[in-house]
Amino acid sequence: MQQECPSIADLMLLMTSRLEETARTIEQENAGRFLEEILNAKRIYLAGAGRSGLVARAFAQRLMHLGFESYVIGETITPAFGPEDVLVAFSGSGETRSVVDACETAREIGGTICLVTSTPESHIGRMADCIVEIGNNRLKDADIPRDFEIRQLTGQYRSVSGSFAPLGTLFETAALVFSDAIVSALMEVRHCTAEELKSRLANVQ
Ligand SMILES: O=C([C@H](O)CO)[C@H](O)[C@H](O)COP(=O)(O)O
Repeated sequence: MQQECPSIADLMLLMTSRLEETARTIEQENAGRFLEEILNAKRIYLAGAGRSGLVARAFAQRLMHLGFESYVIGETITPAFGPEDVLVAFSGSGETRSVVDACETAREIGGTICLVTSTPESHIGRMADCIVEIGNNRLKDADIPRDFEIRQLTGQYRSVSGSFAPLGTLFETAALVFSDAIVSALMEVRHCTAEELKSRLANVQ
Protein backbone atom coordinates (compact mmCIF):
# COMPACT_ATOMS: atom_id res chain seq x y z
CA MET A 1 0.00 0.00 0.00
CA GLN A 2 2.73 2.43 1.05
CA GLN A 3 4.63 1.81 -2.19
CA GLU A 4 1.72 3.42 -4.10
CA CYS A 5 2.11 6.59 -2.13
CA PRO A 6 4.65 9.20 -3.25
CA SER A 7 7.20 10.03 -0.59
CA ILE A 8 6.25 12.76 1.87
CA ALA A 9 9.49 14.59 1.07
CA ASP A 10 8.54 14.65 -2.64
CA LEU A 11 5.10 16.03 -1.82
CA MET A 12 6.72 18.72 0.35
CA LEU A 13 9.07 19.62 -2.48
CA LEU A 14 6.09 19.91 -4.83
CA MET A 15 4.55 22.36 -2.37
CA THR A 16 7.74 24.42 -2.16
CA SER A 17 7.88 24.70 -5.95
CA ARG A 18 4.23 25.84 -6.05
CA LEU A 19 4.99 28.34 -3.27
CA GLU A 20 7.92 29.68 -5.25
CA GLU A 21 5.67 30.24 -8.28
CA THR A 22 3.11 31.96 -6.05
CA ALA A 23 5.73 34.19 -4.39
CA ARG A 24 6.91 35.40 -7.80
CA THR A 25 3.43 36.73 -8.60
CA ILE A 26 3.17 38.92 -5.46
CA GLU A 27 3.03 42.58 -6.45
CA GLN A 28 5.69 44.41 -4.46
CA GLU A 29 3.71 47.67 -4.55
CA ASN A 30 0.72 46.08 -2.81
CA ALA A 31 2.93 44.24 -0.31
CA GLY A 32 4.66 47.58 0.43
CA ARG A 33 1.31 49.29 1.02
CA PHE A 34 0.35 46.44 3.36
CA LEU A 35 3.59 46.99 5.30
CA GLU A 36 2.90 50.74 5.56
CA GLU A 37 -0.62 50.16 6.86
CA ILE A 38 0.75 47.90 9.61
CA LEU A 39 3.46 50.41 10.53
CA ASN A 40 0.98 53.32 10.71
CA ALA A 41 -1.83 51.52 12.52
CA LYS A 42 -2.83 52.43 16.04
CA ARG A 43 -3.88 48.81 16.62
CA ILE A 44 -4.11 45.82 14.31
CA TYR A 45 -7.09 43.45 14.30
CA LEU A 46 -6.85 40.09 12.58
CA ALA A 47 -9.78 38.24 11.02
CA GLY A 48 -10.12 34.91 9.25
CA ALA A 49 -12.08 31.66 9.45
CA GLY A 50 -10.96 28.03 9.44
CA ARG A 51 -7.39 27.51 8.25
CA SER A 52 -7.19 31.13 7.07
CA GLY A 53 -8.13 32.04 10.65
CA LEU A 54 -5.18 30.01 11.93
CA VAL A 55 -2.88 32.06 9.68
CA ALA A 56 -4.47 35.27 11.01
CA ARG A 57 -3.85 34.13 14.60
CA ALA A 58 -0.24 33.18 13.88
CA PHE A 59 0.33 36.63 12.36
CA ALA A 60 -1.35 38.36 15.33
CA GLN A 61 1.02 36.55 17.69
CA ARG A 62 4.13 37.65 15.78
CA LEU A 63 2.87 41.26 15.62
CA MET A 64 2.58 41.14 19.42
CA HIS A 65 6.13 39.73 19.62
CA LEU A 66 7.24 42.68 17.49
CA GLY A 67 5.68 45.14 19.97
CA PHE A 68 2.50 46.00 18.00
CA GLU A 69 -0.88 46.07 19.69
CA SER A 70 -2.65 43.24 17.88
CA TYR A 71 -5.94 41.46 18.49
CA VAL A 72 -7.84 38.54 17.00
CA ILE A 73 -11.48 39.27 16.08
CA GLY A 74 -13.82 37.06 18.10
CA GLU A 75 -11.51 36.61 21.10
CA THR A 76 -13.08 37.35 24.47
CA ILE A 77 -10.65 40.16 25.37
CA THR A 78 -10.56 41.94 21.99
CA PRO A 79 -11.46 45.62 22.59
CA ALA A 80 -13.61 47.96 20.45
CA PHE A 81 -12.30 48.73 16.96
CA GLY A 82 -11.73 52.42 16.12
CA PRO A 83 -11.16 54.65 13.06
CA GLU A 84 -7.37 54.65 13.49
CA ASP A 85 -7.20 50.87 13.60
CA VAL A 86 -6.44 48.44 10.79
CA LEU A 87 -8.33 45.22 10.17
CA VAL A 88 -6.28 42.60 8.36
CA ALA A 89 -8.47 39.87 6.85
CA PHE A 90 -7.15 36.58 5.51
CA SER A 91 -9.68 34.99 3.17
CA GLY A 92 -8.93 33.02 0.03
CA SER A 93 -12.46 33.44 -1.31
CA GLY A 94 -13.05 36.92 0.11
CA GLU A 95 -16.63 35.78 0.73
CA THR A 96 -16.64 34.01 4.11
CA ARG A 97 -19.65 35.41 5.98
CA SER A 98 -18.10 36.03 9.40
CA VAL A 99 -15.11 37.80 7.83
CA VAL A 100 -17.36 39.85 5.52
CA ASP A 101 -19.38 40.93 8.58
CA ALA A 102 -16.23 41.98 10.48
CA CYS A 103 -15.03 44.00 7.48
CA GLU A 104 -18.43 45.68 7.03
CA THR A 105 -18.41 46.76 10.68
CA ALA A 106 -14.83 48.03 10.42
CA ARG A 107 -15.82 49.95 7.27
CA GLU A 108 -18.78 51.60 9.03
CA ILE A 109 -16.50 52.64 11.91
CA GLY A 110 -14.05 54.19 9.46
CA GLY A 111 -10.99 52.00 9.99
CA THR A 112 -8.68 50.63 7.31
CA ILE A 113 -9.17 47.19 5.78
CA CYS A 114 -6.29 45.14 4.41
CA LEU A 115 -7.13 41.91 2.63
CA VAL A 116 -4.89 38.96 1.88
CA THR A 117 -6.76 36.85 -0.67
CA SER A 118 -6.67 34.92 -3.90
CA THR A 119 -9.92 36.61 -5.03
CA PRO A 120 -9.55 40.41 -5.16
CA GLU A 121 -12.87 40.83 -7.03
CA SER A 122 -14.84 39.53 -4.06
CA HIS A 123 -17.18 40.97 -1.45
CA ILE A 124 -14.31 41.85 0.91
CA GLY A 125 -12.10 42.89 -2.01
CA ARG A 126 -14.63 45.59 -2.95
CA MET A 127 -14.44 47.01 0.60
CA ALA A 128 -10.68 46.78 1.12
CA ASP A 129 -8.25 49.73 1.08
CA CYS A 130 -5.30 47.46 0.41
CA ILE A 131 -5.27 44.04 -1.24
CA VAL A 132 -2.44 41.56 -1.48
CA GLU A 133 -3.29 38.91 -4.02
CA ILE A 134 -1.88 35.48 -3.35
CA GLY A 135 -2.34 32.87 -6.04
CA ASN A 136 -5.29 33.22 -8.34
CA ASN A 137 -8.86 32.09 -7.82
CA ARG A 138 -10.04 33.53 -11.15
CA LEU A 139 -8.74 30.58 -13.12
CA LYS A 140 -11.51 28.42 -14.47
CA ASP A 141 -11.62 24.95 -12.96
CA ALA A 142 -10.33 23.50 -16.21
CA ASP A 143 -7.28 25.78 -16.11
CA ILE A 144 -6.20 24.87 -12.59
CA PRO A 145 -3.28 22.48 -12.72
CA ARG A 146 -4.30 19.26 -10.99
CA ASP A 147 -1.76 16.83 -12.34
CA PHE A 148 1.87 17.21 -11.43
CA GLU A 149 4.89 15.24 -12.46
CA ILE A 150 7.21 15.08 -9.50
CA ARG A 151 10.81 14.10 -9.65
CA GLN A 152 11.24 11.81 -6.69
CA LEU A 153 14.33 11.78 -4.49
CA THR A 154 15.09 8.45 -6.18
CA GLY A 155 15.40 10.38 -9.46
CA GLN A 156 12.32 8.72 -10.99
CA TYR A 157 9.24 10.68 -12.04
CA ARG A 158 5.69 9.95 -10.99
CA SER A 159 2.42 11.81 -11.32
CA VAL A 160 0.29 13.23 -8.53
CA SER A 161 -3.22 14.36 -9.35
CA GLY A 162 -6.19 15.70 -7.32
CA SER A 163 -4.63 14.80 -3.98
CA PHE A 164 -2.20 17.71 -4.06
CA ALA A 165 -3.12 20.83 -2.03
CA PRO A 166 -6.92 20.29 -1.87
CA LEU A 167 -9.40 23.15 -1.32
CA GLY A 168 -7.70 26.34 -0.12
CA THR A 169 -4.44 24.66 0.93
CA LEU A 170 -2.17 26.53 -1.46
CA PHE A 171 -3.64 29.92 -0.47
CA GLU A 172 -3.48 29.14 3.25
CA THR A 173 0.11 27.88 3.12
CA ALA A 174 1.25 30.76 0.90
CA ALA A 175 -0.57 33.27 3.15
CA LEU A 176 1.37 31.98 6.16
CA VAL A 177 4.66 32.27 4.25
CA PHE A 178 3.65 35.77 3.08
CA SER A 179 2.84 36.90 6.63
CA ASP A 180 6.18 35.56 7.89
CA ALA A 181 7.91 37.54 5.13
CA ILE A 182 6.07 40.65 6.36
CA VAL A 183 7.31 39.90 9.89
CA SER A 184 10.91 39.79 8.60
CA ALA A 185 10.38 43.07 6.71
CA LEU A 186 8.96 44.70 9.86
CA MET A 187 11.99 43.51 11.86
CA GLU A 188 14.29 45.10 9.27
CA VAL A 189 12.40 48.40 9.14
CA ARG A 190 12.16 48.70 12.92
CA HIS A 191 15.68 47.37 13.56
CA CYS A 192 14.17 44.76 15.79
CA THR A 193 16.21 41.76 16.94
CA ALA A 194 15.16 38.19 17.58
CA GLU A 195 16.14 38.80 21.23
CA GLU A 196 13.46 41.52 21.49
CA LEU A 197 10.87 39.12 20.11
CA LYS A 198 12.04 36.49 22.57
CA SER A 199 11.54 38.88 25.48
CA ARG A 200 7.80 39.00 24.60
CA LEU A 201 7.34 35.25 24.19
CA ALA A 202 4.65 33.86 26.47
CA ASN A 203 6.30 32.46 29.59
CA VAL A 204 3.12 30.81 30.84
CA GLN A 205 1.45 28.68 28.19
O1 LIG B 1 -10.42 26.21 6.43
C1 LIG B 1 -10.69 26.49 5.30
C2 LIG B 1 -11.02 25.41 4.29
O2 LIG B 1 -10.59 24.18 4.81
C3 LIG B 1 -10.43 25.61 2.92
O3 LIG B 1 -9.14 25.00 2.79
C4 LIG B 1 -10.76 27.92 4.89
O4 LIG B 1 -9.64 28.59 5.35
C5 LIG B 1 -12.04 28.52 5.49
O5 LIG B 1 -13.14 27.84 4.97
C6 LIG B 1 -12.14 30.02 5.20
O6 LIG B 1 -12.22 30.22 3.81
P1 LIG B 1 -11.66 31.53 3.13
O7 LIG B 1 -12.23 32.70 3.89
O8 LIG B 1 -12.13 31.46 1.73
O9 LIG B 1 -10.14 31.50 3.24
